[in-house]
Amino acid sequence: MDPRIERLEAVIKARKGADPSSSYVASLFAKGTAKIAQKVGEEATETIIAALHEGPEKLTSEAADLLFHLSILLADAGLSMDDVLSELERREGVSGIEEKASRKG
Ligand SMILES: N=c1c2ncn([C@@H]3O[C@H](COP(=O)(O)OP(=O)(O)OP(=O)(O)O)[C@@H](O)[C@H]3O)c2ncn1[C@@H]1O[C@H](COP(=O)(O)O)[C@@H](O)[C@H]1O
Repeated sequence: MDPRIERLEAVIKARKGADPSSSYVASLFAKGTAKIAQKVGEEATETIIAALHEGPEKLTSEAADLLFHLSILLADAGLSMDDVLSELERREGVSGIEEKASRKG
């Protein structure tokens, strides 16, 4: 795992139950899953707009906001980027077409 992701996830975990008035992450945890999910949606939309109209610098910034908020959403559910990477690893060597078929059951 990239150490930068590990450090971010450690900070996010440490903010669970912290004082919401002194921490943005703690304030999001306090507002609950629906608010965190809403932020992920907003940041995804801003990432799309940046990709289509605003250039690579803005896209990098918005993608960082998206990954940051996604990390909080995962932590809120007791999951981590490691879980997501394991899922991607599981898909390695499986074609996209096969993967789609396996999801349909
Ligand atoms: N990487 C980030 C990071 N990226 C973005 N943001 C904040 O995410 C917020 C979302 O941006 P918006 O423009 O949507 O903000 P907004 O309009 O105030 O949001 P809402 O009113 O909709 O909630 C802003 O307040 C940003 O400052 C971040 N806040 C914190 N971090 C990391 O998280 C760590 C812990 O932060 P605290 O919990 O605040 O100590 C920090 O040290 C950083 O490493």
